[in-house]
Amino acid sequence: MKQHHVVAAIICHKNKYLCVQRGENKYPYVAFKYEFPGGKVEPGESNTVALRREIHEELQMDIQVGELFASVYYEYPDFAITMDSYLCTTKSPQLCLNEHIAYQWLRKEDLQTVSWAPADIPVVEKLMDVQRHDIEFTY
Ligand SMILES: Nc1nc2c([nH]c(=O)n2[C@@H]2O[C@H](COP(=O)(O)OP(=O)(O)OP(=O)(O)O)[C@@H](O)[C@H]2O)c(=O)[nH]1
Repeated sequence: MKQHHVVAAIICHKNKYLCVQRGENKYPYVAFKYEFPGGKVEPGESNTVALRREIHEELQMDIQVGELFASVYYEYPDFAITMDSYLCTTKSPQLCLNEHIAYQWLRKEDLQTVSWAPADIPVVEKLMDVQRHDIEFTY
């Protein structure tokens, strides 16, 4: 099975997370699904360089790439991905949708109001879990 190394940016701005929607796709299981922006790492590229490049291409946005948040391996029917997702910030939330059909800035508690690509579900669950721990920690 074809394997892809993918990087994804969990971009947080004012406590909201950028979620982008993929359009029509030859693979129906990812068509119209929400995902974190990003894409395939090219040969010889570091994860950080690939992420900054992809975010520029897809959104015309500059990001600061922080720590690795989650690495997931997921087998779709036609290919498999290893996806490394990073916590990122941006100084300006303005963006231009060059490849996706929609975007939403969602609070953590609202992340499950959209339909995610299957590979992203454990990442979203982990993000929401972190908030629960934050709350427990605060009180
Ligand atoms: N960027 C991104 N891709 C994801 C996520 N979750 C997920 O399953 N993917 C899958 O990982 C692959 C990412 O590669 P890509 O963005 O370069 O995809 P693509 O097929 O549109 O690009 P290509 O035309 O250059 O091959 C896609 O198959 C995509 O469906 C995610 O959160 N972010």
